[in-house]
Amino acid sequence: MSQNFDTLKNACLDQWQAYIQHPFVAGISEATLPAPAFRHYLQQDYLFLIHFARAWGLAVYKSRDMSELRHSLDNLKTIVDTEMGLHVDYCRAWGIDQEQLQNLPEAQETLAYTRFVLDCGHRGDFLDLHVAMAPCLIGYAEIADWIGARPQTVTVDNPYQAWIDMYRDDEYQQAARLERAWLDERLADVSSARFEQLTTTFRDATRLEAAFWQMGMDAAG
Ligand SMILES: Cc1ncc(C[n+]2csc(CCO)c2C)c(N)n1
Repeated sequence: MSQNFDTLKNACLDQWQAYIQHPFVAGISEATLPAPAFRHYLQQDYLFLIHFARAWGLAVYKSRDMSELRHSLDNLKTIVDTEMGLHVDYCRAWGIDQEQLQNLPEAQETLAYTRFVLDCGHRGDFLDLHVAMAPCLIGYAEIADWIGARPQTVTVDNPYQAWIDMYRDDEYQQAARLERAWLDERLADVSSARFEQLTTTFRDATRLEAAFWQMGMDAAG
């Protein structure tokens, strides 16, 4: 049997849908998400991005050829040189200053998710690490598509418009498609025992993404 990204997703469709269509995401789409929930998410996402950059650093280390090395290094550099700065600017627009970001206590959900991804990479190989990162990389593209397709989505004066646009952006969607194509290629010839292992990793990372949204909701009280 030949597997691909969709097989992985279909093996944990309940968890995947709970992540993609989480009430936090619906709140962004419908412009009803309480601002404190989004602010808490943005703050913890600053810490998330730092550890996600480390995960790309680990991918650099786990690379087996120049193409894997180049891809991982490019992603590491993009987060460090570009995305962190954009995130800090974006936080400022929501009333969160840099000093606050630098003194944040790390929430359990952030700790659990980011260290889980790093552990998958330490214990396994380049593919294990990519499967652990896939809900982040591919999930946000699907979330943007879901928001874009919903009739309930508020497109006039939605305070979350810039966030939605960031993930609907062509460049981001193309990066997610490439990641998906890369996974399709790699998953095609793994054994069924190996595929079971990877499914567990993917399902757990997906559950941790949903818990990250829930953390934001809970912070709003
Ligand atoms: C909890 C959480 N999950 C996923 C993303 C999305 N994201 C983070 S880094 C990155 C690209 C990395 O190369 C993407 C798409 C996020 N911001 N926060």
